[in-house]
Amino acid sequence: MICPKRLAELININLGGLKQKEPAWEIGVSKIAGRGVFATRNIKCGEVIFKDDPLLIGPTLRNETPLNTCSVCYSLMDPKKFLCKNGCGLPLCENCSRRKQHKAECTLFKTWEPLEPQTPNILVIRLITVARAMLFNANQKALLYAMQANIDTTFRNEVKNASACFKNFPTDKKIVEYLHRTVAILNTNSYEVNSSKQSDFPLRALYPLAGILNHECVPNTTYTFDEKNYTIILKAAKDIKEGQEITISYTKLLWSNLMRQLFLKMTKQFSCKCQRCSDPTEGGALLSALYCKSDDCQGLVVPETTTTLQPQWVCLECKKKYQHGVMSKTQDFALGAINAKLNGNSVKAIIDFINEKCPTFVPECNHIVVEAKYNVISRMMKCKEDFKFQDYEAKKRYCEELLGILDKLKVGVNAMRTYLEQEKLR
Ligand SMILES: C[S@@+](CC[C@H](N)C(=O)[O-])C[C@H]1O[C@@H](n2cnc3c(N)ncnc32)[C@H](O)[C@@H]1O
Repeated sequence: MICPKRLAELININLGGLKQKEPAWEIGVSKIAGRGVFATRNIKCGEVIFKDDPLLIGPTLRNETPLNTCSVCYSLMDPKKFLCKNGCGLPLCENCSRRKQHKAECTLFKTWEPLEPQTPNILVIRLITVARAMLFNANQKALLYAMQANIDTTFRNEVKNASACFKNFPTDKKIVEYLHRTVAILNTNSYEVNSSKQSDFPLRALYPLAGILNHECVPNTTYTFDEKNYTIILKAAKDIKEGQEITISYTKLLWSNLMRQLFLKMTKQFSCKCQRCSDPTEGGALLSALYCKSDDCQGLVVPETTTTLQPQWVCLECKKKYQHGVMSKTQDFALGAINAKLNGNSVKAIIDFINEKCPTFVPECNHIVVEAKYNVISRMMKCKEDFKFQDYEAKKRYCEELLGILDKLKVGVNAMRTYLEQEKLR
């Protein structure tokens, strides 16, 4: 692994105009893992710590995302005719057809000879994010290689599967290895950002400096993205002392202990051992809690420990123990029932379900209910339903409940808190 000093030099080149005269951060060796970012002075809550531009950005493309999205500006296009006329197989809007970026990418893909350039192919279009690294200069390549690359059993599939869609895909070992490593680096470090032209079109973005931040389930920072050029803006969510490691959360803050552990293990290949993870009640937020199954007990059951992904559960009231399999069935039932309601129903119907039906099978502090409430808050802003006074009252109550959870978790002043405080008053 490249040392912190060399990594900082490469990052500074990439920062360009965003480089600060006296940065409040430096890169060092972390007690959490590998390298990390540290405060060079006391940082006040709310201060911008740094801004960072993506080294690499491009479509994530899951099965449900629309393929008729321009590969350069990510705007939605006519669903009938949207592929580049020059036969590279990439979706392209009229405006971007003259851009230098596309010309270079079009030439690259055409030398690889897509087998069916006039048929939209998710594997070909998804490959553009990785292929962009082929067009890097020497400093950019060195910076890319300085980033951590987690190796698992699947990271080679993306390039391998896409390569079968071209007649003349590179076979040179060095090039193929470079592409595979780029996928591993993206999997390890990238952030998900929504296209500013289409809110449900996710992009994967690799930020060299923000990519060095290690994870804590209660991080000391919060981040937002500048919609114009996808610059990430990192702010302190609490006061940070000189020398302290600066951290972010790789998971959603409202996920339960087990849910976060599962996600971190599967996507980032580590088990978190932070303070929140070792407290089964998560500061009293009880995001994992399910009802005790004993007839005469009204207690809540939580996983005893999350160092294992299949923990024993215990009732906080009667102390009865449960095998993980028993509680995970209850949890899966709640997840299935609530997700089914969230899909395709009106917001009003969801509010009724949360208020009346959910308490009969899952405690209101459980993270699935909490996330459903968050979903209602954000949907009410966007949809055109005719809401009544009691619907707005429910939304206000949900905002207050969620703010109470953020207090218990002691997450400080983050983007979610600011959003909920605004929505509470709307
Ligand atoms: C985005 S990188 C973070 C920067 C990395 N430490 C480096 O030296 O480049 C993510 C990787 O760092 C490690 N990591 C981050 N936070 C961690 C934590 N809380 N516990 C254990 N490993 C962690 C894991 O290997 C994870 O896959």
